[in-house]
Amino acid sequence: MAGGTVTIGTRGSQLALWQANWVKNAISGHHPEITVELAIIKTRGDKILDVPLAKVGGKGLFVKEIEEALLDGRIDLAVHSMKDMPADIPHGLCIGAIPEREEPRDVLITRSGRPLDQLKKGSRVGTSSLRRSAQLLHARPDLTIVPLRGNLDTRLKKLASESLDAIVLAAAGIRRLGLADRITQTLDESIMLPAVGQGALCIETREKDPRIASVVAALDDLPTRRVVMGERAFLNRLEGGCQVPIAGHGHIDEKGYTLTGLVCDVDGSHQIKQALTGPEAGSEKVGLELAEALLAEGAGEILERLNADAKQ
Ligand SMILES: NCc1[nH]cc(CCC(=O)O)c1CC(=O)O
Repeated sequence: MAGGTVTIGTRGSQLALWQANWVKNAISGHHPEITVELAIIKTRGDKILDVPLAKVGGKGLFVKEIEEALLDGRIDLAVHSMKDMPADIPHGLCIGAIPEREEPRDVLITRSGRPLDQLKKGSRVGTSSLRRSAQLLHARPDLTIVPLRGNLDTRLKKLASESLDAIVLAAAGIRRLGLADRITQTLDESIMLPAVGQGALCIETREKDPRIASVVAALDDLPTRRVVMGERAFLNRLEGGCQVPIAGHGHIDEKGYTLTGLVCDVDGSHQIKQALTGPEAGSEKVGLELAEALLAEGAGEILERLNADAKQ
């Protein structure tokens, strides 16, 4: 590999910069002759901070401006949280690499130090994620859900300043920023099924850029790619356009690829959840079939109801 410069596009949040620097160091480790630079790009999701994301609507709130820079050639690759990636990638771009995944589960951080099942009746739990609030309410209908946005630091501060009893965050972000000591409880996926792609990174590249394709190839982790692409195939089949409480989490073991998927009413009253196993090389087919199975169980009606409410 000849030298030259590779420019990584990233958001400017602490977590985004951590992730972009991780990719930068990984590339430098494999290709010491390359100069790697970061270019910080502000996205719409960074500018609209006071509105719940479900209300802002629109897909790719945290990725669109970065994808434009990639298409324009202002950057050579982009690093995103896989969870923030819409199901469809713009024409001309592709997922160049998916590095090994961090812990995919969600964590609970409580002020009292009590775990979820010991929180006092009516406790105030901060989250703006419909997926998290729906599953919290399914387990504990007595809880009060309080909207909570902003980057990780802001959310941790709001635990005290907004007199919340608990907040729910992705383990991956907390761990990457060295804040794992704040975690009260890692939520088992039987209670809180993670978001599709949670904990994984997405290295997005131009489709016709063999130089960059070979630079990022060494960062790709095949088991993670299979697991995550299965989850995304599931989401892709279900997504009706707006933010909905959909969760999906896959893993590979000696039986092959098992994907668990869930669609839930926002108030947690009605939850459809199933798991499906297939060959690990066919994870996307498993994802598609699991989506069909949930639709056959009535997931389509839940999603339609949510879309109708969102339009009002
Ligand atoms: N929606 C913001 C976002 N995008 C990715 C992560 C966490 C890290 C990850 O899933 O890789 C977070 C923060 C959170 O949900 O707590």
